[in-house]
Amino acid sequence: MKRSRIPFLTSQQQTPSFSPATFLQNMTDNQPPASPPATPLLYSSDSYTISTPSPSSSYASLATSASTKSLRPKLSKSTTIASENIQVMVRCRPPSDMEEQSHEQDCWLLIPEQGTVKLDESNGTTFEYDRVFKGTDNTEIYESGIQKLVRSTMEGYNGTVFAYGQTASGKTYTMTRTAEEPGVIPKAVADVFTYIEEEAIDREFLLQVSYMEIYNEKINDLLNTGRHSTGLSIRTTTHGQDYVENLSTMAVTTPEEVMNYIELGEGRRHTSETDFNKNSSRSHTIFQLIIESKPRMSSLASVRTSRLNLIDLAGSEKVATNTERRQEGSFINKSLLTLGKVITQLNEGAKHIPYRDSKLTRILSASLSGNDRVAVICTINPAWKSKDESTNTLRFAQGVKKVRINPKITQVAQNSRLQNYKEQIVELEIQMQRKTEQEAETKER
Ligand SMILES: Nc1ncnc2c1ncn2[C@@H]1O[C@H](COP(=O)(O)OP(=O)(O)OP(=O)(O)O)[C@@H](O)[C@H]1O
Repeated sequence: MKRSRIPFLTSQQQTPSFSPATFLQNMTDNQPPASPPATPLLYSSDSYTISTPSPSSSYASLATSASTKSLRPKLSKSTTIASENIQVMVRCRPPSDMEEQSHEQDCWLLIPEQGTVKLDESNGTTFEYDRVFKGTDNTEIYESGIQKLVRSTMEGYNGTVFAYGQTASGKTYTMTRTAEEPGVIPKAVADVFTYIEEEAIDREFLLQVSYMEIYNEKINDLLNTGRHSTGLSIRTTTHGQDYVENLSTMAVTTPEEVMNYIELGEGRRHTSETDFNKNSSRSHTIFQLIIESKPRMSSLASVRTSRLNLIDLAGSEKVATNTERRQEGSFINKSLLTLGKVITQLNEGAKHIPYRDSKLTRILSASLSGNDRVAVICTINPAWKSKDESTNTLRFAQGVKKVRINPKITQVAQNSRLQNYKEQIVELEIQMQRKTEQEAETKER
């Protein structure tokens, strides 16, 4: 078995060459991604040795084993803070070349200072949100609307960010990487590592990622192409928490590694040219960062565990001409309709919320009904011809804004992944020590 020493993620030791500016710059320079590591790593504190799995172990099976139910943390106690609203932002993208050529006036009047959007004509309804944005700048959106949420996930709160809007309104542009303008996901990844390096002086971290899509109402693992990578099921733990069975989770130690996994997943996501968008997302994707941390100096202290969900929804759309696109569109529209119903019923205080009516709402149920901090970016098109769809998006955004949530920090007493990994590492160290002693004895004889 091959061994190397790799530090556990702490502020002093983590990736010495990491700089968020260079990391994002490298992405914008369009560098080809390095391949993801052949095997996920178990990493450790200074006193432990890291072990890479044996060459015969397959990437897929290791990935799957990391997500087995036995490694699920036992919840022990949680700290609640006052309830708050979901943060809602609206973004209107600039007109496309085609829209420019048709010399249409912009349909919407956005006033960022007031957080309002209204039809650019007299007597239109005025919609009000936490923030509204125009233009191409993803940094502004990240820094003013998302960064605080991302940083609070490093402190133990669960966080969810999702982009919602009709097809070709700019959800993927806002959430994922583009060569010119890195979106919320790469910015969040860079920020997580900056936080560990600069602010989490007394804590050590274990980070893992998963990436899935919901395509035609089936859940596919985007980081694993093995036998259990498509048509995954949602199960419920004895604590009543839903989880995706057999979804792989990968341990990560650098932002580049995370981005390599994202790149891998994006390559596997279903996208196609449609009547409305040259590169339309045909599935909802959920990228998850699982964060465990504990005070550096104490092995007995409670472990904090939290997750950050970054979600790029597929866009609602009118009926497409191509049969396959039409079928995909009907699955997309149905799940978005269910999401709308869930939001309405949460606001009405309904006893039964129809989370189980779609995979998307079932996966989002923990975020919407529970203890996550949630931010939603609703994207609209500027054109008059999209006025009705944009109005629907603005109404959805108003509904979401009313939903109350109660963010909590969850502490895990024992049996966390972090603890399990450390125990495995100690066990391997002992075995290694014995083997070395035996070999030395044999040589002496
Ligand atoms: N804020 C923006 N600034 C400049 N261009 C943008 C912006 N938002 C979107 N675009 C461009 O508009 C087009 C559609 O955007 P994008 O693919 O992100 O939409 P989408 O909502 O994710 O669509 P779908 O639901 O079909 O996947 C792309 O060419 C994208 O580059």
